Amino acid sequence: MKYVYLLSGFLGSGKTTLLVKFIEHLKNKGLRPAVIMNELGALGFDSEAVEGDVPLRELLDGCICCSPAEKTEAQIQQILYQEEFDVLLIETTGAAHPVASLDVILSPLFADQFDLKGILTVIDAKRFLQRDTLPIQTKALYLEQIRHAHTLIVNKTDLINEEELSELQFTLKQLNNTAEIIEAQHAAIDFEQLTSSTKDTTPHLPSRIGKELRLGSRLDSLEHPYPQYVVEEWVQSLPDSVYRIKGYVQLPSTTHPHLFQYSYGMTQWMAEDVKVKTQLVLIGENIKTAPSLEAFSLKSLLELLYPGRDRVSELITMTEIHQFLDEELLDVRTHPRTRFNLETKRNQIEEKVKKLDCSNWQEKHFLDFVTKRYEHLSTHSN
Ligand SMILES: Nc1nc2c(ncn2[C@@H]2O[C@H](COP(=O)(O)OP(=O)(O)OP(=O)(O)O)[C@@H](O)[C@H]2O)c(=O)[nH]1
Repeated sequence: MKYVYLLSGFLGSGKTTLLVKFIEHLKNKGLRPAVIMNELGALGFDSEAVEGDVPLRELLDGCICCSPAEKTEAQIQQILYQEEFDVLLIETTGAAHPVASLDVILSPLFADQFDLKGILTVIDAKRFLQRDTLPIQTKALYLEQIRHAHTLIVNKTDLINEEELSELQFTLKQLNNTAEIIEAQHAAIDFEQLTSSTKDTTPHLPSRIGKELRLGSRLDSLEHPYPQYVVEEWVQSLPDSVYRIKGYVQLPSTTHPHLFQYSYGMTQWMAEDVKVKTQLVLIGENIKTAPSLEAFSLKSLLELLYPGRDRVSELITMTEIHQFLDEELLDVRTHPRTRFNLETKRNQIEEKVKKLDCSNWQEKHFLDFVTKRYEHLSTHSN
């Protein structure tokens, strides 16, 4: 798993200055950085700031969020498979929206190899105080970069006074009360503190930043085929704070998975002619709390099976669904935990499911799930 930091911030705020210092810090720690730089214009001036021994790819002529996704995907894939590195630093243009940048970086083809450690937004302290002079759209983008940051680096504090700095701090807290705010001159920050989560996070744990803070991503593996209508219903049920979903879904009726994309209320399906891993990347705010496709589909069945049960309507995660079904199977209220009782209970649930008004797919999907839990419990009850 490679750690990824996204460096965002307005033109001239100090992103390249931060990048150079970040690279130096990583090298001193014995870590191998790699860089993707996105510059507007056809020439990569800033890339000269990166020393020759650091793997570097440049995304020229276009902003990361509006240049062709395949091109960016190819660049990221190239760096991933051709270079050896531990941490990927991505410097976006000042014109990039953080959600769109994440969207491009986290392709379902390789999102499982990246662990997003943070979105760092660099702010030019003096220009921020003059933000009202910016055109409306530019200012809106500026504020979005601040709102979605995990860490806000208030740079160029040498150009403002104490009073202006406190005013700035106050405004930033109002815009984003979860981000850590770090003041800096020439982007000289305590990188040790910034990357401390890198040290104690094992690759299999979600990153500290992604868990606690707002904008983030999640990768869900899909273990079963899902009909298109179930995916569409799931997407409709999700909160508005889920901005993007993309990945590969196996439909029950096709040989190969379909590429599925969801963006601001619209879905798109495209047949693939190769075998790819079925998984979905979700991007949004508080994304860890959004129900997974599997949890959604099982919960729909549980609602039919146990109509009016308050507890069922509160189930969100797969862990909660497992726990609920396990308690039903074990019938904790009345029966001792024996394999015999477990089997009886399982048969009862199966009979009930078969009488429900649901599709063949739903029935099979649910019965497979019940069987899995039954097997798990029988192993653990004996
Ligand atoms: N006074 C002052 N100047 C700074 C500071 N940090 C960076 N600069 C200068 O600001 C200018 C822009 O810095 P960069 O690091 O290139 O900013 P950037 O965000 O990468 O710029 P773009 O790539 O054009 O978006 C450079 O001339 C830096 O030397 C600071 O804290 N104070």
